[in-house]
Amino acid sequence: MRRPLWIKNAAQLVTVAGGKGPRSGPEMSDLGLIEDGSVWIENGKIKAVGTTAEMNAQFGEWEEDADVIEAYGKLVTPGLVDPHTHFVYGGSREKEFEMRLEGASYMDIMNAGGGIHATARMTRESTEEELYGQAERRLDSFLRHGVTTVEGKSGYGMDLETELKQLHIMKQLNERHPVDIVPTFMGAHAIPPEYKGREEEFVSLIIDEMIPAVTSEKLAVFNDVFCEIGVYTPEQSRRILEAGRRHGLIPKIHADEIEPYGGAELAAEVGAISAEHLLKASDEGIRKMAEAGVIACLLPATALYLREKAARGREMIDAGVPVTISTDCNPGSSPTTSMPLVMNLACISMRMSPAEALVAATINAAHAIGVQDKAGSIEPGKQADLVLWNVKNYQELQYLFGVNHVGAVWKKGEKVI
Ligand SMILES: N=CN[C@@H](CCC(=O)O)C(=O)O
Ligand SMILES: [Zn+2]
Repeated sequence: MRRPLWIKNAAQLVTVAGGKGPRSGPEMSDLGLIEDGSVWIENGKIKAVGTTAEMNAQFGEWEEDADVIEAYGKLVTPGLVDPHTHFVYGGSREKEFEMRLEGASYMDIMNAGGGIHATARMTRESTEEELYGQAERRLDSFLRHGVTTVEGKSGYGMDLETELKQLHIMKQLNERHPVDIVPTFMGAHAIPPEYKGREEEFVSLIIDEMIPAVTSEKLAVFNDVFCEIGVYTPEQSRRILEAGRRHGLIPKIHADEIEPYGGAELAAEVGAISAEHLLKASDEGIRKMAEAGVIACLLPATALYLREKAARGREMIDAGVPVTISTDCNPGSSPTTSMPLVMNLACISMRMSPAEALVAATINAAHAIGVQDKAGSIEPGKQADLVLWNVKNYQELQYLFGVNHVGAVWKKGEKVI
């Protein structure tokens, strides 16, 4: 049996405890904050949470048997959850960054064979070992930024072999790396050039071959589609998501990122767990998402990187939509692994409060990828995924931006940073 771990005397302990579903409205400001907080951990799981005085009374006599961490003057939170990433890919696209600064648009570059197509070529050409090594380094970086669980999408293959290659790498890394990985199949990330003019054939290939192959090996939990003008229409997206659903995959949608296209509305209609991006979501789409309880997964680093106006996070929260936030880690529109930066940007560019940003990056993110029973909050019975930050309160974490404040990270009770 492992020695218990006792983290005590934290200036602030953000538990985000309580509640059932993803948080919306005023609940998004409820941090379950404990001043002078303390957590007792046994066998990788949280056993008890309270003030240090309460925990001294309960566990004081076993202090010598435990590994004790004094967190005086520091903030402790749940491990962050990143609910939207494309972290398994080959190559990089720094030249496109320069082209965009010179005026080229994201879609122009993609339509000219760059963008997602360029990464798909580099991913197809990479060996499994090369992809594994690069993805592992990105996971290490997530961990250094306080992220203990990530969602990861395929979609840089768009042929069965490479889609499976990406998903197999996520499976292996999930078994070997401390960060937990929740896999999403995203064969519908773009229309591959070899199917130009034969888009319907590619949709049929996804539905008839790729989805059955991916699900027969149980390689994915979610199914995602890039529903965008010039990529997948809402009608094609619906068919792909419904086919996935028949095979047990839960729908997600890249919706209304570049143009308003009814993606938010579609997410509500197909009962997607979340809709992603939403920079151009309509009022009607936001209202429908609130009604259907679809989680808005907002990506303010992507908006910044593409020099676009961020999604209407403030309005969405006020309209009752549960909101989560993510890095969108990918080689084109957001090559970052920093969830702390994303929390900062959620405050600055979407007028979310420091508390809302933390709820969005923890329990709501956990709900968006179906891991709410084991991650996203500090509650008895959950995995001991915790971050100690070198700041004195949660406001300071969002206020001192662009700096990595991570002091230590525990995954399932093991100190990993
Ligand atoms: N917009 C679509 N997909 C990714 C970007 C992929 C890429 O540019 O490589 C996103 O979520 O931002
Ligand atoms: Zn994405």
